Amino acid sequence: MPSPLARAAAGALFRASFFPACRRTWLAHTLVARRGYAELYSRDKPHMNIGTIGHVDHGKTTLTAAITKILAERGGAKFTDYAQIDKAPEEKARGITINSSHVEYETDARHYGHIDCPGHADYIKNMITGAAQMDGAIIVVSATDGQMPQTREHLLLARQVGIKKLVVFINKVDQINDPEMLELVDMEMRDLLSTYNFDGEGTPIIMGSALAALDGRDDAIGASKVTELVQACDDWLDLPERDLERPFCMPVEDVYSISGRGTVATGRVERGTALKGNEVEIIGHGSRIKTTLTGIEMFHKELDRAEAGDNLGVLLRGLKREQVSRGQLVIAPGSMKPVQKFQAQVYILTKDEGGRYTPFMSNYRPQLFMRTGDVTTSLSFPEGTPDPEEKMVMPGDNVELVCTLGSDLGCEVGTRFTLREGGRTIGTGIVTKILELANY
Ligand SMILES: Nc1nc2c(ncn2[C@@H]2O[C@H](COP(=O)(O)OP(=O)(O)OP(=O)(O)O)[C@@H](O)[C@H]2O)c(=O)[nH]1
Ligand SMILES: [Mg+2]
Repeated sequence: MPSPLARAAAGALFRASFFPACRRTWLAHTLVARRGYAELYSRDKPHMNIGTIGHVDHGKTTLTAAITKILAERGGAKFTDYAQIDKAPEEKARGITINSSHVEYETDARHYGHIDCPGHADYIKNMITGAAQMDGAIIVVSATDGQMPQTREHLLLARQVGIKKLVVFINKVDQINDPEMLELVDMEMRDLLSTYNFDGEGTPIIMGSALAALDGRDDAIGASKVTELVQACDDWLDLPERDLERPFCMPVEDVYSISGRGTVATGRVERGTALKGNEVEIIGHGSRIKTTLTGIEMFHKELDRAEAGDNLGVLLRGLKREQVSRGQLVIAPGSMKPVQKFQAQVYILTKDEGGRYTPFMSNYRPQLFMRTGDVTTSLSFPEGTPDPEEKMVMPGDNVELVCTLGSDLGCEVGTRFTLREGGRTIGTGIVTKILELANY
């Protein structure tokens, strides 16, 4: 055992000879540590929004609680118990009150935002309004009931709002003794998935008991199945397309004329990137003009590149101020078309949500707001609707409607909009089918 003095001397020698290297290592460690800390907040893992959908009482909330419990044990979540999820905090989302509960958790690969709603009506509204904006979903089916009407309705809506892939959790298997029964539910679900244009063959179907996982019993159908489910989400559900990679689109908010330079359109880039010198197209409100981005400016500084999320001004070659207006889109040429008429899935707000008190009929004309634009629209029922002249839409309804626009707007399947009348929002929808392009 060396004496303390000898140890101190050795330590001093060590520090003297290695100090620069140690210091470098220390610095490197500190940076790594700092970066690690910062990464925690900047969410270095790819983020994805998912949620539990499915028929009433099939176990969506129990499963949500179970996922946070199992991942909390791995350090990837804060356990959120059933009561906390189901207490349905009222949230103001896009001016519409939505009852929903968001939880978050992490796997090794991803960070998930997860939405669970307290009731069927809230799911419908959430999916249409985009308050949830799910990129993928877990559909929960009770093994005791098999698929039920809301299983089908949620699948259809999931498809319509653009969810491409799902993972199935067949729940409550603790109540089933007959393995053939489970096989049947599995087969039925694969058929149903295919009916709604999901991949019936490839979709992972996990069978377990959310309640067992939550109660910490029967590992074989409990915790281990929830772990399998989360792994299936990581493996099967695709990350949302990065906005930077899609074609450039900037909705015009304002237009200025700058003497000696030309016309500048301002707005927030919704998606994609564009370089100074790129050709762009301006569409909507009766025009479709090709031009060149001769300048890009943000906070009075020149940029070479505009990116999704940027709030900026673009200088447009050879255009007069009158040729550009709010509501038009500056896009990568040909990436979107000006539309005159489309079909949409629309949710009509109830009077408690600030919507109408009374029903409306075909040819009702509210104002339609889409991105920065607003135009009048006439609403009618899709072709094939029986007795369209007699049909009424009630506040609280979820309906397919045809919107004929007073002036064309650039849009595509999946674009969201709201309907307003006399200064209040009366409905919200998502484009499901383009019926007629602008005639120019
Ligand atoms: N036996 C058994 N019961 C379960 C299981 N999972 C959930 N339950 C029970 O089923 C009932 C409904 O569960 P919830 O999680 O509230 O169902 P939900 O789908 O969220 O229901 P809504 O939000 O009303 O549509 C509760 O009584 C749960 O305890 C399970 O794996 N096995
Ligand atoms: Mg629930």
